[in-house]
Amino acid sequence: KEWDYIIVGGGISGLTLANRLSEDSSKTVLVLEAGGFHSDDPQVAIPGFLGSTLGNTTLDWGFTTVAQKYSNGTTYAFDRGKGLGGSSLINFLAWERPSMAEIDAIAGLGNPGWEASELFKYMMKAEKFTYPSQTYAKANDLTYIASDHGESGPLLNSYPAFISAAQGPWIEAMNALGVPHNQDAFSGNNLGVWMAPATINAETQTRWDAASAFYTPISTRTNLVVETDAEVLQLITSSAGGNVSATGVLYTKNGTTITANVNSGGEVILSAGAVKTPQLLELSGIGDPRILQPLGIDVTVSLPGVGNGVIDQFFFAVSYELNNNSIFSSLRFMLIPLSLSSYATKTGICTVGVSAFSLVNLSTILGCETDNLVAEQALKIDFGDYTETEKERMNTIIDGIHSGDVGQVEVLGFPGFFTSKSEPTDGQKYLTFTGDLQFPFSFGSIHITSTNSSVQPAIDPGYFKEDFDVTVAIATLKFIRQIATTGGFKEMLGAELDPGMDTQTDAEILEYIQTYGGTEYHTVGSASMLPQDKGGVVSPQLLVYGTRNIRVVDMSILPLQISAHPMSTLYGVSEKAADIIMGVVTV
Ligand SMILES: Cc1cc2nc3c(=O)[nH]c(=O)nc-3n(C[C@H](O)[C@H](O)[C@H](O)COP(=O)(O)OP(=O)(O)OC[C@H]3O[C@@H](n4cnc5c(N)ncnc54)[C@H](O)[C@@H]3O)c2cc1C
Repeated sequence: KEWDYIIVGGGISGLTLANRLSEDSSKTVLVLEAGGFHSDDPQVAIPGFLGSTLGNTTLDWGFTTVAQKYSNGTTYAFDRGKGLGGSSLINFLAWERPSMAEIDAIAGLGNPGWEASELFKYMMKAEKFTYPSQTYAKANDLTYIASDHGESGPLLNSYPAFISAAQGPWIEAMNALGVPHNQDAFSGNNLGVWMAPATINAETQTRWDAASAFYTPISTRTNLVVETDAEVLQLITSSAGGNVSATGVLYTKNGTTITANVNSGGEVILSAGAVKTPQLLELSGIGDPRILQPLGIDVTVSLPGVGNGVIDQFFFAVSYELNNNSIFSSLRFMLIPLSLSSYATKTGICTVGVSAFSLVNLSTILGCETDNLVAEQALKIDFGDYTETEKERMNTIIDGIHSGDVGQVEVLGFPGFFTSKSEPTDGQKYLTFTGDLQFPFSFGSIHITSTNSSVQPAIDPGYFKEDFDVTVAIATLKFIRQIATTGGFKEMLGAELDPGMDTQTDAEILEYIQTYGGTEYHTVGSASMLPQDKGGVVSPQLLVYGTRNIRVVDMSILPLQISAHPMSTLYGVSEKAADIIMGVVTV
């Protein structure tokens, strides 16, 4: 059998595409997903279990970074979801949107047609927001502007049914520190503080991942076949007239190697995520000859951008004891003994989500005038080391910082114990704040080191390569300490457990951040949508340069970070990609 579309990877992008492309019953769609189908797994479905599946190898690829040269030589865990639903099976359910200016900046790098005004429509197409009752909204500071939320898409989101009293002082405390309340961070500018929804089905109080939203409801379509436990090894290509075409892919299932072919007008779409997509391109001979040739791989398309320009947001956490142990809070991920009974009634901490959000601009974090300090910091970057394209990307970030409108750092409040330097004490309740660098200047690469597809590529995000990121990270931890002593938190919080108040100097703070922090799981840029002469891998049509019918649709294509947990952006990108592929829109 030959297919119209073969989609590699059944995660957020792969399943969104599979759903939309198979709406046309004359087109045949095959999805190949390396992991299994986990529709009945309570550890996935119950929101309060968030985080508990990290490192569980049936759901998590369990990647690690290479030792990070500029971060104390630390090797970091680099969890990524495996299974139908991809990383939406193991993620933290946070539902957010970036500011429009950030999407426009991506369009401005040479990607016409990708402006925010269009992409926001696609984000809304993907989602259906469940409005809270007025009483619940009032009690928990939930504000929203209805017209900025989707009302009929497959991806359900709602405010968690359980919002801990530990998050109560959030908005007031952040206001006191100069972070304004954002009425609705989905409206095009996400700067400020607000209570956020999560990808939870309000009726069933279950995680609404990409499989529940985009696959289960249409799984009986006869023109759509989804193979699980089917790992793609490489693309099969042929060359004619200077252009390379994919004729199909090679995959393994149950120990057998199988070929799946596309028909003459068909396409192969890579949606394997920011780590595995560049790996598959390189294993198929598409990439930088300096990476491929030493491994004995014939170069099918010379494309030096593959695997380069990787940007990863870095996150760390600071935990506090709660003075009042009757406040609901989780002990790291041990929610089950605490509250499984509450799940039956769809109440209590099993239905928790991360709600207390804020995006803070650089001047607030640094506590000084933006322009002077940014200029000073930016000048410290030795641009001599960078290519023109890299400089352009960095200058785009600097422009955003100067505008004062960009959330350089995200700070979250999590009702539980979420640090790893110390062990939590039984019976003691905690509140954790996280600091997340949204626009790091450091970037790196993801490249294969072996022709064996089961050997993970070398993941090198280049954490803290630029001193600017060091400055911002240290300032963020100090800012978090201010939150903990502001407004209602002053009474509510007791001792700082991690890192603890004996961590005081900048060097000690940095040591803590680098030892116990890590990926925020939002890696971009490993197959960037950029002009080819700027290191791009895909065109605005998401076609891999030099090929006729190979596209990439996943997190790899974003050439810049966004100040948001990326799910909603990625659902929107995938919705738009489907329309581009079907010829409904042209870019
Ligand atoms: C722990 C964690 C927490 C996160 N928290 C949040 C959050 O709260 N909010 C938010 O918005 N975002 C969050 N994210 C990020 C978000 O989930 C991801 O950015 C998003 O899922 C990426 O989508 P994708 O389609 O690029 O890849 P994925 O959704 O990861 O899908 C890729 C799929 O491809 C499959 N695959 C890979 N290689 C092959 C192969 N060779 N053959 C066949 N299949 C293959 C994988 O198994 C996987 O299913 C989090 C991510 C993680 C890992």
